[in-house]
Amino acid sequence: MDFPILKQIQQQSQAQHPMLAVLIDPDKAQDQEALRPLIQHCNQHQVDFIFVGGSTVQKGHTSQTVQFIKENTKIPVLLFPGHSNQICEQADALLFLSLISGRNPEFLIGHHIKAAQTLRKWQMETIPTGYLLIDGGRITSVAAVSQTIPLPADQAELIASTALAGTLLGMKLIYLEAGSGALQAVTEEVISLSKQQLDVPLIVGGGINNAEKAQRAWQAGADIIVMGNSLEQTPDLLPKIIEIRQNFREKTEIQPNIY
Ligand SMILES: CC(C)=CCC/C(C)=C/CC/C(C)=C/CC/C(C)=C/COP(=O)(O)OP(=O)(O)O
Ligand SMILES: O=P(O)(O)OC[C@@H](O)CO
Ligand SMILES: [Mg+2]
Repeated sequence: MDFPILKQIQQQSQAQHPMLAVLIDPDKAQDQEALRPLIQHCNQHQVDFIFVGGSTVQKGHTSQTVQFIKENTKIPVLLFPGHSNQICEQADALLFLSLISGRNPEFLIGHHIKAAQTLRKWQMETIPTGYLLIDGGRITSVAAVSQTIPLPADQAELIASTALAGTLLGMKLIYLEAGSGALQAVTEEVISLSKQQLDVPLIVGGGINNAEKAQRAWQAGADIIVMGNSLEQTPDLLPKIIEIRQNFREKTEIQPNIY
């Protein structure tokens, strides 16, 4: 099995090129025409990835949403599933999330067993991803649906150790999640300590709803930041976020030697 999307993420991470993923929730995307402006913005500003998923998505909505997105963009579409029924063949890859901050077997291995044979049949790029829910100041859909307790945000060592254990088990990406609409995004301390201790790309999301928070997460060491609700509501936020991403990328380009 080839891993073209994972390779792309690893290469960008090694080059210290920060990436942006825009999250689209299939349940909120049933009015497909309403989705069009956000996809156009993503195309115009060269968003790196579109993630599709939600904590509570009705059967069939994932496939309809991915189909519509694929008809309107060349940006890679990654499934970010909250349940084994949120998989569909049209996507480019799937984050095979295991919720390693919690102790609910269904979200550690249960949904995976249900989806495994189908994913193999489709030859889907399936990327093993350690998913950590971190307290963001309010009870989020992920905590409610998974019936798990988030890790305390001030326990950076525990969070980094949990992530490290995930990578020692073979997970290729780590996703630090404060939960959709979190009051407090994942802190810089947690991001930077995790980044120092891990040798896999780091995804960070939840409550990143303005340019300043995006900048801080990238500065602290996030490889991919994920933005959902804020861009769904205000696609016009995107140019500023992309400008920040561009500034980071320019800093890491090789500077010509003037001597
Ligand atoms: C491996 C397969 C097929 C499924 C994995 C199932 C697991 C382990 C999921 C992890 C726990 C979970 C419920 C994740 C959901 C992640 C997600 C798509 C969040 C998006 O945000 P929402 O929580 O829907 O946000 P809103 O409340 O804003 O709608
Ligand atoms: O909707 P927001 O708060 O951006 O969070 C999305 C988040 O669940 C992705 O990790
Ligand atoms: Mg949702």
